[in-house]
Amino acid sequence: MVAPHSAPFMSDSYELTQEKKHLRADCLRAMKAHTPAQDDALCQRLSAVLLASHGATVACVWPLPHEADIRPVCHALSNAGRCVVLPDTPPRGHALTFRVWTPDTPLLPGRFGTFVPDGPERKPQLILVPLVGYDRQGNRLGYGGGYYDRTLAALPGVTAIGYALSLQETEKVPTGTYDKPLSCIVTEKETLYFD
Ligand SMILES: Nc1nc2c(c(=O)[nH]1)N(C=O)[C@@H](CNc1ccc(C(=O)N[C@@H](CCC(=O)O)C(=O)O)cc1)CN2
Ligand SMILES: Nc1ncnc2c1ncn2[C@@H]1O[C@H](COP(=O)(O)OP(=O)(O)OP(=O)(O)O)[C@@H](O)[C@H]1O
Repeated sequence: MVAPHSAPFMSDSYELTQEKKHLRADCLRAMKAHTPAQDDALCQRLSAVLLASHGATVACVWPLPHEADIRPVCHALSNAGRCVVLPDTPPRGHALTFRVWTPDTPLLPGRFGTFVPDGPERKPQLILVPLVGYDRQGNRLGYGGGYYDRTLAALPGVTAIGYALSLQETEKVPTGTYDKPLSCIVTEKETLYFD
């Protein structure tokens, strides 16, 4: 029987989608167990890595429930004079856009419980990529929207740095045509480089 999938050449197969879905559920369950001390350690390491990286405009992340709270990283970058932008989530199937955030910018509710700064749109040179799961080969798993996959594909030359708590590490993230490995993943314990 043909897998119940409408566009086999445009997206992951039914089997791969199911595999990712199960792994995503496991990683999201594991994610809930993190502590403020782990978040603090992650923020310190992440701030140091980003401040040592080139890119005047940096795409940061405002946390969703149960994710590591990296808001201190947004403040550290802003205090260091970088332009901080946060994602604005469009309808499914499109790339993210980014809006300028400062500590004084009001945040408006966006899709999927996200918050979007009420600031002008700007393209980042450095993108922080939130991970639901990752493996030690640099493969990543997100919430399943394909948003960061599409965004990185639309911004060739951009530097992408993934981050997660070490409890989100998994043996192997299954990948499809559109999944590109990251060149760097930061956790509260280590910074992994893949090229
Ligand atoms: N903090 C944060 N902001 C982000 C992302 C992210 O992963 N983390 N995104 C990364 O792409 C984009 C938003 N994408 C998302 C796509 C889908 C769902 C989603 O389906 N959420 C489920 C709950 C999932 C669960 O907890 O089981 C829902 O709303 O029902 C959430 C975010 C941009 N902003
Ligand atoms: N550049 C792209 N063009 C077309 N389809 C894509 C692209 N990137 C990803 N997709 C498709 O989007 C769907 C969701 O992808 P996936 O499950 O890998 O999302 P994710 O990486 O978990 O989410 P996110 O990127 O938002 O963190 C898959 O069917 C995938 O094949």
